[in-house]
Amino acid sequence: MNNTPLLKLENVSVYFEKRVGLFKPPSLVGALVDVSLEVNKGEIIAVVGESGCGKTTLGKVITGLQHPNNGKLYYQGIELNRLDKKRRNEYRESIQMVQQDSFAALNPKRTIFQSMADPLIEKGIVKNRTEAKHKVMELLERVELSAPEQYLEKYPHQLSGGQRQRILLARAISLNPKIIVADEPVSMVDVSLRVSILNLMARLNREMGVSFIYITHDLSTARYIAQNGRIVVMYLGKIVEVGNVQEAIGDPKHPYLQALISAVPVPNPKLAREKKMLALKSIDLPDPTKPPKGCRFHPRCPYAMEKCADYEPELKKRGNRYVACHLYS
Ligand SMILES: Nc1ncnc2c1ncn2[C@@H]1O[C@H](COP(=O)(O)OP(=O)(O)OP(=O)(O)O)[C@@H](O)[C@H]1O
Repeated sequence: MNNTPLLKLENVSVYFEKRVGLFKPPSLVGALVDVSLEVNKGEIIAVVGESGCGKTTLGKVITGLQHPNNGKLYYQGIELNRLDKKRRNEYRESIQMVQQDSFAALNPKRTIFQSMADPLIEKGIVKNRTEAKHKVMELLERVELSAPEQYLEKYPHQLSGGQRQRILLARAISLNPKIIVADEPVSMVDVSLRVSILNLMARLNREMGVSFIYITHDLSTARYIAQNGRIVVMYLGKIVEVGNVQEAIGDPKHPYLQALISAVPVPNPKLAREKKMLALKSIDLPDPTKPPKGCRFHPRCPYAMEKCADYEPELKKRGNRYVACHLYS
């Protein structure tokens, strides 16, 4: 059996310049700092964390939209820089992105057929417009848009948010990808439709064997979609915990994950009263241009010890889990 991961990130860092004043030199923000991760065939990985922790940057590095400043990426075991032109194109096609804002992702002046047919013709998946029409209708049916012919001549503004998000998924699968990075794909969709879109992604994962990287700040949807998958918890540009999603949410190791779980509202008042809450020392994220020394989470962590302020904990294997916390060393 071939155990080579589809994609591997090795000690990847991405820094952005941030200007605070016109005459001051820019500061650096570590959007990703020394991040290593493997993405395997057919798995679902949920990437969670607060706003600004680096989730989108991670998604962009995976899709090749953001070049890292440091570190290496491997596609099917070969470092990206060493891929020949053919394999590099294959890599680009095999990783697709579905964005949060479906309106911005679709050209408002093009019909759904135009937006979907062009890449199919360009990549030689279909030979002509007649074949493209059949293929587009097949793809629309695959994302559960019944009576697909009625969507072909529509413009994005004539569709609902949920329908547009399905079109983005149809476009993403049209090139037979191996990985789809879905960045907050349901956060702008009506609450009542979110589950059906998550179910659709889970079905595409099962039927096509495509891996999903589901980026979200919402732990409940992360748990829902990645039921048998992994969770990657990020804090200020770093991965702090990785593990099976059910095990990690059921028994969170890193205090940051414990705090995220504490913050999820429980609708049942009795269960809400019984729920263990983890009070953070501060609710505010530190300035990302001046990350705290030692463990980046220590100023907010209720369990912080002396060494947490001095030494940065490494992400280490603890049983089935990877955790970056001195509590477990
Ligand atoms: N193009 C950019 N230029 C400068 N700084 C950036 C850029 N993109 C991201 N950043 C900064 O990098 C950090 C990580 O941003 P990123 O968008 O990856 O986080 P995120 O977890 O996806 O946040 P959100 O949930 O709000 O989308 C943030 O501090 C952000 O301000």
